[in-house]
Amino acid sequence: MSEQKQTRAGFVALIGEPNAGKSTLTNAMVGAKVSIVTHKVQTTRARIRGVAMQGDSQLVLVDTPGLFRPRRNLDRAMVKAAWSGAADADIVVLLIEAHRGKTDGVDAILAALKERNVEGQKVALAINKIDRIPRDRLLALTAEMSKEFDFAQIFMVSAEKGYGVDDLKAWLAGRVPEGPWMYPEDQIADLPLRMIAAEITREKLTLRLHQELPYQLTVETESWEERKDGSVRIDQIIYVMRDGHKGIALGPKGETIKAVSMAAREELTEFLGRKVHLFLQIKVRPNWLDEAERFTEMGLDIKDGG
Ligand SMILES: Nc1nc2c(ncn2[C@@H]2O[C@H](COP(=O)(O)OP(=O)(O)OP(=O)(O)O)[C@@H](O)[C@H]2O)c(=O)[nH]1
Repeated sequence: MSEQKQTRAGFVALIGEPNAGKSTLTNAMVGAKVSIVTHKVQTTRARIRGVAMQGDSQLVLVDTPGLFRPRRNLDRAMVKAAWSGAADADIVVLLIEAHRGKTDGVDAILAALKERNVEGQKVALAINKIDRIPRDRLLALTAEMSKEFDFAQIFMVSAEKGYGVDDLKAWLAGRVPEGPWMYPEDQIADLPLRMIAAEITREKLTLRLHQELPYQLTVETESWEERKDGSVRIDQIIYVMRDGHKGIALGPKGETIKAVSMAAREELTEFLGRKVHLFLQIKVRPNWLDEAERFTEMGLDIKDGG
């Protein structure tokens, strides 16, 4: 027998209606406030909300925004992307709200899971906000839900109070496939902040560029330097698909990128509670989608979304 520990790692997609508690659950599992609890407009790509460690397992929690209400073509592409994000994940956790029960939205998700032949073995149900209803109603809801879908497991949790979260986490940890961790241990602490910082800049760009190209760019935090004076220097690269997009992202006389940088810096300063020096660079990387790691491929169908 090998002396080496067998590590496990996998993607866990959290799906559920808006407000179900995905951010709160992520925070509870990761153990630090990493995912921003927002009620903002949903963006396209599967986002990594956080990385949770449990024993020798690494759980990469991904979000599949845009699961709902396709209105226009773009939105339809988003929904499609969101579903492929869920289907690509190693495990799906469907989060529902105890006090709202089996809503139309939940029905729609169940129908979509069936339609896409997502096997029950891959899907766990987490009934969240159990602090809000009495136990007998909870049992009725559990029965109702298991009649509808063959869940691998059902958990009753309160993401906010922390009830049941450890059980869910331990179960997930045993379920993700054997394999090397996707993130080195020493990077994990730092990673969510880098991701959040990238997400903030991407959001500012998206707001600024409206329909022009937000679906075709990605932001990466290149370096994160804590300075002696308590401030932090953050360098980020905005990757665009084509040369022409570079000009759009820069804007006339660099106005767009300047405004984006200011808005992102302001939010980062507020979020981190200290002074931030933000440096943005735009680079063209035509194949960023192909080159990207497995996680960046999840959730975006660029052909439909662009
Ligand atoms: N009572 C109670 N409230 C909760 C619980 N978990 C989350 N909430 C609340 O539900 C609201 C929505 O939680 P979020 O974590 O933002 O939900 P979300 O699914 O990430 O929302 P979107 O990102 O908008 O889809 C917040 O006000 C939370 O405080 C819980 O276990 N009990």
